[in-house]
Amino acid sequence: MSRPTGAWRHQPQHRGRMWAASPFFRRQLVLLRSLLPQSPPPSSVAGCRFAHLSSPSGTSGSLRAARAMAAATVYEADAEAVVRRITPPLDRARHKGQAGKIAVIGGCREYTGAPYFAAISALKVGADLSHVFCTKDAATVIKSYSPELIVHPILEESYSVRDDERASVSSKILTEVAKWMERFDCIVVGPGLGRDSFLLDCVSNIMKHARQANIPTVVDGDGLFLITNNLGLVEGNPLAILTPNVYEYKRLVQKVLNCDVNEETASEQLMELCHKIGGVTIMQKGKADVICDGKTVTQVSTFGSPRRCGGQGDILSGSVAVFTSWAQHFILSNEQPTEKRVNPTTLGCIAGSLLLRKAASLAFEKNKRSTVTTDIIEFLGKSLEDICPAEH
Ligand SMILES: NC(=O)C1=CN([C@@H]2O[C@H](COP(=O)(O)OP(=O)(O)OC[C@H]3O[C@@H](n4cnc5c(N)ncnc54)[C@H](OP(=O)(O)O)[C@@H]3O)[C@@H](O)[C@H]2O)[C@@H](O)CC1
Ligand SMILES: Nc1ncnc2c1ncn2[C@@H]1O[C@H](COP(=O)(O)OP(=O)(O)OP(=O)(O)O)[C@@H](O)[C@H]1O
Ligand SMILES: [Mg+2]
Repeated sequence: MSRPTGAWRHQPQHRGRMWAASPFFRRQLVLLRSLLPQSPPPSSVAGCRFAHLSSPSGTSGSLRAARAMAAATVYEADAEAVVRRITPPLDRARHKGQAGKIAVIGGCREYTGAPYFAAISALKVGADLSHVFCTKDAATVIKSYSPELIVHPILEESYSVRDDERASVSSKILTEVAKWMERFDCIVVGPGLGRDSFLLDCVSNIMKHARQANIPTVVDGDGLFLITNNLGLVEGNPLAILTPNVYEYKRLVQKVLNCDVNEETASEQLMELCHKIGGVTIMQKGKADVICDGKTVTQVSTFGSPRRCGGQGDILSGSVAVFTSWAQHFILSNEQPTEKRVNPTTLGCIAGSLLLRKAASLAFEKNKRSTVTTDIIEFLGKSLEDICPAEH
């Protein structure tokens, strides 16, 4: 699915006719306009709040102030419209792989649940193939959770590699992953990866390779630990998506901005963080998921569930990977002028956030206090179906 093959084209054109007369079409226009960096903020956008951005260096006077105001406005995304717009049709002519091939780089001795949650969520949202690249210890366990996943037991931790073998093992690991890399539409780095230094060195090489191959990369969990200490891995990469939780965000802010998280100036700080790292998209997870691509700040605050069981961020990272690949494909297939293109990473984050929240809400309705991550995954399908039915 890496290149637009035309499969997406039929549906948007068909939908275009349908949508022209529908309220969805108008909502969509508002949404797309609101996401465009050059658009003035529409004063009537529901749910938006203003915040004042500390001025980016290099600009001056009223222009700087105007840009700052526009940039720091937080829009509530029309997330359902985004999901509808970027989700590809279930076209009978399409072949396996066209709805997305995702890979999760994660899974070690301690953590097997996180990479499983991310990879299976990618499938449940609608990707055709989902791979996991993990350590040998984790591989059998992850395979046993699900026969749907393609599991590569190729990563190594320090304890299993002699010092004099490190260089050769590291290059072998990169060669193994590189064989597959071009086929992936998006990768997720970090769920359950662990923090072993040798393993993280190998994953750094994988990330560099993915970047050279222009593969969108969602960085989560221990992947965020890795990049926080090695910002060059994502600096200036517009296809990198960082999905920090409260604690991961705090570490990122401390490292990059050299200060503490400030709730009073939250959106300005997020924008500044994006600018300092340069080009990346950040989704700050929490009560609302706040998404910034350095140009706009958008949030999804649809209520999900009051249960905070571990693993919900992993569902999110797998879902964002699929939606980002769909958004990228949708945008490329629709031949919008480059300057009008909405960032696919932003759309992917908005859609992933909404779907997780809807699924969490349905799972909580059914399971109440006993809701766990597996229950939420079960509702990903219904949540998407409610927004964007398979048959229409
Ligand atoms: N089933 C599995 O296999 C799962 C595996 N997972 C994997 O685990 C790995 C590590 O991920 P992580 O999130 O535990 O690590 P990190 O962010 O360093 O937290 C470390 C400490 O920070 C704190 N803390 C955390 N969040 C906070 C908050 N919101 N607000 C305030 N404090 C907060 C908290 O400290 P405590 O409260 O315990 O003192 C926590 O102990 C990673 O690979 C991930 O993918 C998970 O995906 C879950 C499912
Ligand atoms: N305070 C909150 N109120 C409502 N929803 C929340 C809240 N915090 C997180 N969420 C929801 O849970 C999702 C995952 O965020 P969370 O902070 O749990 O990630 P995480 O710590 O990385 O998860 P994981 O346990 O998978 O590592 C968010 O996208 C959001 O939908
Ligand atoms: Mg996490």
